[in-house]
Amino acid sequence: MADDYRGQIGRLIRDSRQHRGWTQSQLADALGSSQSAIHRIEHGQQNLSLEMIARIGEALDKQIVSLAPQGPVHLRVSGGQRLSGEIAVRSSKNASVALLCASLLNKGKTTLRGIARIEEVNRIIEVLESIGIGTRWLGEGRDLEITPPERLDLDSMDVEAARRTRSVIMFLGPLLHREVRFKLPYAGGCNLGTRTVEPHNAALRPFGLELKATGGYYHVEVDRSMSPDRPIVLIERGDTVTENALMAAARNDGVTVIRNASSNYMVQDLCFFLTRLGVRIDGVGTTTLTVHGVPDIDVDVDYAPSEDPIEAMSLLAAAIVTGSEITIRRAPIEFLEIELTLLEEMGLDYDRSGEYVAANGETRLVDLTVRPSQLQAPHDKIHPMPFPGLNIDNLPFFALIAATANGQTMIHDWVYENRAIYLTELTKLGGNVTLLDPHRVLVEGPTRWSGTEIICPPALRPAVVVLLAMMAAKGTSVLRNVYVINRGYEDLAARLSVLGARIEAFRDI
Ligand SMILES: CC(=O)N[C@H]1[C@@H](OP(=O)(O)OP(=O)(O)OC[C@H]2O[C@@H](n3ccc(=O)[nH]c3=O)[C@H](O)[C@@H]2O)O[C@H](CO)[C@@H](O)[C@@H]1O
Ligand SMILES: C=C(OP(=O)(O)O)C(=O)O
Repeated sequence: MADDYRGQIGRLIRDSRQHRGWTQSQLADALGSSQSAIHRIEHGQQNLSLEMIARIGEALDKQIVSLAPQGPVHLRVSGGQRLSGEIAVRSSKNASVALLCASLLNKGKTTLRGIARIEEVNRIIEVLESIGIGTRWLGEGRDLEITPPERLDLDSMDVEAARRTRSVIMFLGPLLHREVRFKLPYAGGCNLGTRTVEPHNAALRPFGLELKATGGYYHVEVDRSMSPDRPIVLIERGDTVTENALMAAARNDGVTVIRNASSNYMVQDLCFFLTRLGVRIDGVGTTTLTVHGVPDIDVDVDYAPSEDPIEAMSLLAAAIVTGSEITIRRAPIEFLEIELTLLEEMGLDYDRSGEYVAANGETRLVDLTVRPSQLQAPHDKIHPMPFPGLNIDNLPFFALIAATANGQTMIHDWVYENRAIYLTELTKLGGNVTLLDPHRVLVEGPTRWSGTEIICPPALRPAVVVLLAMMAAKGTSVLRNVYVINRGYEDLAARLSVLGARIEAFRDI
């Protein structure tokens, strides 16, 4: 825990220093200290006295620790800056949370390398710790070690943390092997309209799981005598439901076939991880997964999830909307091919490097250099499909990109009842976005963006879209309450600032 606080304060100091445009040596000079001490402080490797924190705050002209630390964080954006330089994509929220849940399958120690330092991960860690699982950040705070106890204490679950994520639903698959009766709080996450738990219920029923949702909890009972006697056919090709079925199958004594499985990036990462746990899976990357379960898993495992295609797409959109040339390193190309093909058709000028392999030894990465381009609206509407279609979480970025292009683009989110509506927030910044119905928006470009103040929409990707438009908008904008962005992106504002964006985080005092 102390490691975590030191790491958080270190990152705050680093962000404030970078925002001031200082090097570590300049800050060291101002404090009469050394560059190596600042390096240690910023990496959470140094105990700091309150006096020292106050002195650093004075030197950087920035309040590092506020008396109201629980208050919401806001961003102030001075728009119209061109970006330049290189940025590396970090690991994904969606694989990170799946792997954290999958660690529940393992009696041994699980080490997850380079896991995303984001709020969604923090919530799941809080839940894991509350039920007795040991977690510890290693080294520079990028790797997480997870040590399970002999018995879980599910009655002590941190309900508040659990309710803030949707990912906790992925406890179902692993827990059905450990408990015969338990309850989980209703899952939260982005406010995107109804997202039912029924596909999970149906996929896990053949493993003996019966789920009833009442009084704010999913009440679960497990009949251990049951196991699937024919292939599990998913009605929807959902990501988390596929992951739940995979995790249930991983410790099922026998072979389980899952049909209509998602083959999306987070599912593939989970498959690679389960393989390291000794579970053979045939068909990874396809819609039929054959899982050779192992009833008892006790392995000290080390795994590094791959880079986030949605973050890569967000950075592409950042470059496009600000008319910049940047290089996006470590982009998982398999999960961006449709998006890039569409962008090429719209006129994007970009280069891609040769392929290399991610730390998981499997995912193919490239570096993408994006150059300022005058885009044209695509001929047809843009709509998502399960992988290998255009990723639903990338769709909002196409609304922003369409707003920079000449002509009209229809964006059709047929999946979520309540996500397209948030794209109309772009009108406050000068965008021409018309909501045709809850699923379709018509975007007319190009746009002359102008800055304003907006409260973050309660949905991660639309919130980032608004932030990126603010970066393109002349003048100063304020984006209020950015928890939703921090739920899925690591240090996004600070990392964009390194590329030349002017974004400052602040809190109400
Ligand atoms: C933690 C995590 O990994 N979250 C991702 C996961 O959420 P998750 O797996 O929870 O997605 P949901 O189960 O909510 O599915 C999203 C929506 O798609 C609908 N649906 C899904 C598949 C299908 O073939 N037909 C269909 O209609 C569902 O009814 C639901 O309304 O997948 C979503 C869709 O890719 C992504 O937006 C989320 O970022
Ligand atoms: C919808 C998303 O996430 P979640 O499933 O965590 O709500 C997202 O990542 O955009």
